[in-house]
Amino acid sequence: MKQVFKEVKVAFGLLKMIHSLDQNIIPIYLMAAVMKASEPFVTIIGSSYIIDSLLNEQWRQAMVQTSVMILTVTVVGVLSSYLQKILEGKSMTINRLCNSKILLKAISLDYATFEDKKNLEEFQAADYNVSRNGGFGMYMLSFFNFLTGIIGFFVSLGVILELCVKEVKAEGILGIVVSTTGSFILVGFLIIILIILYARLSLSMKEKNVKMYYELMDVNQKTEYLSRNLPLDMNIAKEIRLYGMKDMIYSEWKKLSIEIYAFYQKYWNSERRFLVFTSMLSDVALLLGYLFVVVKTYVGAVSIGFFTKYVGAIKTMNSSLRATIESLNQILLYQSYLSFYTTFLEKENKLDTGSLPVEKRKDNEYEFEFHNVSFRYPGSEEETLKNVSLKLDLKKRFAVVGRNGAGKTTFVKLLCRMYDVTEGSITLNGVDIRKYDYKEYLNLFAAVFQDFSLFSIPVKDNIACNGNADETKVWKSLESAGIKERIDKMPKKLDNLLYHEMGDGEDVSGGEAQKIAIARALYKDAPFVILDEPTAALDPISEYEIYSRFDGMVRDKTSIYISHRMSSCRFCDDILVFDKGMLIQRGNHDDLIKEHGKVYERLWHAQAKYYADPVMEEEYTL
Ligand SMILES: Nc1ncnc2c1ncn2[C@@H]1O[C@H](COP(=O)(O)OP(=O)(O)OP(=O)(O)O)[C@@H](O)[C@H]1O
Repeated sequence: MKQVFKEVKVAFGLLKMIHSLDQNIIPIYLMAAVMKASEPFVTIIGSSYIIDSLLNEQWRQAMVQTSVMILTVTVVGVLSSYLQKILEGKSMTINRLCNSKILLKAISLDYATFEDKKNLEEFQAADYNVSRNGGFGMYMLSFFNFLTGIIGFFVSLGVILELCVKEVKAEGILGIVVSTTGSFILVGFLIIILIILYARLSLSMKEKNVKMYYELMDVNQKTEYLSRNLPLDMNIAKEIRLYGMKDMIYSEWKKLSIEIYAFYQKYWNSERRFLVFTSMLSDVALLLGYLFVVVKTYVGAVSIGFFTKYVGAIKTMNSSLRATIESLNQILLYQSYLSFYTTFLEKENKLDTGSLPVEKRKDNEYEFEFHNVSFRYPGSEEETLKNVSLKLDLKKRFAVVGRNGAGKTTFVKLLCRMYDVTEGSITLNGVDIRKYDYKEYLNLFAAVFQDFSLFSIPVKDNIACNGNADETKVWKSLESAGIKERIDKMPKKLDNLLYHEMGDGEDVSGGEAQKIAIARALYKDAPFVILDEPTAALDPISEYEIYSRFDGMVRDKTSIYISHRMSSCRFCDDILVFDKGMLIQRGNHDDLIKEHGKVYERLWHAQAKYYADPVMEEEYTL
């Protein structure tokens, strides 16, 4: 019973959501169901009157009745088809709107959400069930079939009950069968048996369906990766060809597709058994029903014309009952699929909880401080940052250096609140950053990470990121990043698409892409700028040019540079040296280089041979 309440609650929730997206859809479904359900009764009832008129040789009356019946059938049929066509379009719109909700949710969730495989699976299941597994369209169709079935069932039941009360005197067992009480008991018994059998069969099919869906989820995900993601990703395409991975990928795909086929084979076999069994059941029920009408006609309780009406009603009642129960199970099935969707939409952001506005300061007086900060990545056992305490003084140029995996990127990700600290706190002007409004807080930073992304959208939107680019400012940013000429040569210049996913765009090299990403950071004009080794693909001269231009442009801001080229960081006022997640040294180049045997000196000397040429060294020193 608790489960029934739960399912009814879920159904109300889903219908409420559908209603909020389109106020007309549920009333139209109701009208369409009434139309569709009444279609067979027009013929059943109409024919019974026509047959009786013909038997009584009332030709004129038969003609009128036939014309009325045909007209009614036509009107009901046309209306029914018209409404169903409207619903097809509306269902597509509902699916589209629901899809857009998933997209919006997915791109506004916390940065780290999809690092957790469970969240990723939930997203994929939500997306799959709305966009490819029938979604709300199929859910509503099941409701439509349920309504049509239930209306059909009750109307035919009414007709059959009318037959039950048609009583004539008869002897013996026949007398009991045709009596009102006998008829009620017989019909009631038949209906209850049918409900139980149809429900049991249909429920077991639904359970099999759900089980198969869950079992297939993992296999489907892997197949999707192999057949959709792999061939389209240009980076992966390179490796596949260079390392001759075609056969390995194909054999993996084949293994998975055989697994999927075996699943379906099992499902189809049980579906076939289900269909054969329910058809047989349905035929037996019809036979018993027809026998009942034959007996009633035989004893003279009904006319020959009305024999057809009751036979039709029995047939409709049987099929309506079957359709009602099957569609009810379909509703439950789609409800369980759509629960992925509702669960995903209910996901909450853990980072977006603060409400304090970030003070907008023209003087860029924003001061950050780390207080005993430790951090562990979700699902990771080890701490990536350990007990880091430091103050980032106003408007200074910081460099963060250290070996691979030292925790440099993690440090800036915590600063930008891509993650929250595990222990300790970070403050901005003395206030814990978790208290600030998240969007306002993010506006303080313009960062270019090692793994930055550009999108297959026009150049200007890649720079402005808001669909409302200030073109003069875009050109200026491109110029400062040293990529203006390249964009100027593109056929549509700022309107030129990048890459090809969204149309016929232009490819750019790794270094050019980095310059565009840097232009984006400059365009944002945020008080705090971070370059996390975005220049790795640039040649040293270009890196030098960009760093010097960048530095010139951000002098009134606080800036953080991460680079493995030690010379690129030499110009910074303050150098933070990380090792194994700890801040182990801090100071300017001249002081740090004097700390003999320590990490900074070792890193510097490891690269010093590259700067042996005094001209180069001078050139690299800003
Ligand atoms: N999302 C993540 N989940 C779990 N561990 C991570 C994640 N990102 C980074 N790490 C681990 O945290 C450690 C520090 O990584 P981080 O990227 O901060 O180092 P880094 O100093 O920037 O290194 P590099 O110079 O190679 O870029 C590494 O051991 C890395 O494997």
